[in-house]
Amino acid sequence: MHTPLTEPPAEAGADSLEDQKAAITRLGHELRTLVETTVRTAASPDTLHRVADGVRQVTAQLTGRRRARAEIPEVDGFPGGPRMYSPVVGAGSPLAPPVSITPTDDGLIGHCTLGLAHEGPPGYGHGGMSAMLLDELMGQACTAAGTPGMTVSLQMRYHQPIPLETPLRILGRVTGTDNRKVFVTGTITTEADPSTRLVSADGVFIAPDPDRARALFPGLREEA
Ligand SMILES: CCCCCCCCCCCCCC(=O)SCCNC(=O)CCNC(=O)[C@H](O)C(C)(C)COP(=O)(O)OP(=O)(O)OC[C@H]1O[C@@H](n2cnc3c(N)ncnc32)[C@H](O)[C@@H]1OP(=O)(O)O
Repeated sequence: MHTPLTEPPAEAGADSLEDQKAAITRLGHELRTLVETTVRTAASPDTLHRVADGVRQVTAQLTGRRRARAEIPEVDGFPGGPRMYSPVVGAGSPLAPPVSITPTDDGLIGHCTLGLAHEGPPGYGHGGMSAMLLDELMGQACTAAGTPGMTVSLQMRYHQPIPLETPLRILGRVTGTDNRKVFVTGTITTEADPSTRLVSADGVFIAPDPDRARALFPGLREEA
């Protein structure tokens, strides 16, 4: 029988926060490997049952302290910094490819490789996954441009299927603003052929006014 984890200290220092992030990142990596291996395996039912029992026991070790729904974790940089548990960029999320992002002269560029866990048509990426990648990159482009906003409209165009197990490049770029509205474009290409658009999108993001932001995100720290 495993002992549940004890609660982390209420006020973690900078060092322990870094330790926490490193541990979250390591667990995220192992979980992603587990997820990808799970969707590829041809193991027998006996093996699958045995592994399911083992995973249940492992999960039981993580129930010591649960985060409340609207709580923003101490390790999380919302709204401007890295999100540890984002399903797109989060190093700690088993759902995330994860995408790594670098700034460019006029926007952001994301890099990732999708695996079989993100499959839509056999051998290709799920269309919802493409929308998620672009939504995140375009949203982060708003933040990088100094106008953080939430998606109110995302118009997707699927030109060609996205290959799995192939390094991808995702671009997000702000094209204009109108008061609290931010207009953004995005594209997905392969790293090998950045001039051929596989998927493109146009989006409108809205910066919620401060009262609305406080109501939507009660866990938002005042300085944010
Ligand atoms: C601290 C802030 C943090 C921000 C979040 C960072 C997240 C980063 C992470 C990124 C993660 C990835 C991203 C995600 O996953 S974001 C998650 C997915 N998106 C949502 O859940 C958003 C849901 N929508 C809302 O909550 C509200 O609409 C918000 C709060 C956004 C605005 O409600 P608010 O009450 O404040 O605004 P308003 O209604 O007065 O409208 C204002 C203006 O906007 C115009 N308008 C409205 N809709 C549309 C439309 N469809 N096309 C064109 N225009 C539209 C409207 O006509 C008006 O224009 P005007 O009449 O003034 O000319």
